[in-house]
Amino acid sequence: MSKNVLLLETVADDALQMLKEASDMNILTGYDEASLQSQIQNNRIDAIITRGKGQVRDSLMQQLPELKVISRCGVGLDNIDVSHATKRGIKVVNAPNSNADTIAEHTIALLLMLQRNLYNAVTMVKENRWADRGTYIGDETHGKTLGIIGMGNIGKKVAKIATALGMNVVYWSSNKENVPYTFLEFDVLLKTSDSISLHLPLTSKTENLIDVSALSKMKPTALVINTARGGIIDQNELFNALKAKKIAGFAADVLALEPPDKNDPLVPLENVLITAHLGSLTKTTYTKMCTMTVENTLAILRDEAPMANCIFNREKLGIG
Ligand SMILES: O=C(O)C(=O)COP(=O)(O)O
Repeated sequence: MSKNVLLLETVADDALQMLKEASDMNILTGYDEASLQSQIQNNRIDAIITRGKGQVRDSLMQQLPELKVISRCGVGLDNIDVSHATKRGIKVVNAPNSNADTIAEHTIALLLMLQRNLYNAVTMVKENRWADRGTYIGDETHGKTLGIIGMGNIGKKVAKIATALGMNVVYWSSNKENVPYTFLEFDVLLKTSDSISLHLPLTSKTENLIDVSALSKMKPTALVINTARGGIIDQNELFNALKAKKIAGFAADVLALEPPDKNDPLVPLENVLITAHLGSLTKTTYTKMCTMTVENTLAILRDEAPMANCIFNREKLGIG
């Protein structure tokens, strides 16, 4: 009997093609609430494939008694209730390490743009204001201290590039890692870093980790970079700190609310630079994240072996 795979969001063309070519699979799409409800009511669902927006909460899982696997084309699992999926014996699959290089590149690009004031400098030329070039002189990263919060796959890549730029890398992580960088206590890192870059998942432990107290410990010249998840920072307090110049600048690819409210006061600040959650959205990485995920989903549905480490809740499910 064919298996039904429900897509909550679009996936890369190559990944969709793989699904289309799988003669033992039916593709169903539930890109909006109405179509999702209709698919659920009319079909048995064996697998869900989503990216970062599709919410897979327990209320959805309880309507899908045959669901065997929830797959995330990407890494972050904050849109999936992993704990309830595990309780229900559902495998949660992601694409570990698939986007570390491209997100590390994006992080360093944001850091350089902010540090060198390039985002303002480029606009200045487009506005025919060459003569204003002294206004946006910025500073170099060489010789500065970069504090990395979260030394996982992405943190390690950022550290490597930053080292090549001549930065002094220090880090804080929930576990000390076997890396050639100095581990600092959280507060010490906040106090000593010239720029601080976040590389943590969003969980109940990391939500609002960068709160008013953390912000108050940073240098007035500090730059904060966030390519992880918006919810790790208390955005109101961040706005207050930036507006009052208690820290110098903020560059991010993520916000607590995406897209932001059109009146969000953070976005237009002069010392703020934001891209629209496209850190992993390069042609190569988008395709890799999606094809890897589809391949593993198909393997699981066919009772074949998926790639090692792709089942996030493997240990909790007791499957080694
Ligand atoms: O893999 C992740 O966690 C990402 O943030 C990638 O971006 P996405 O959420 O898929 O748009």
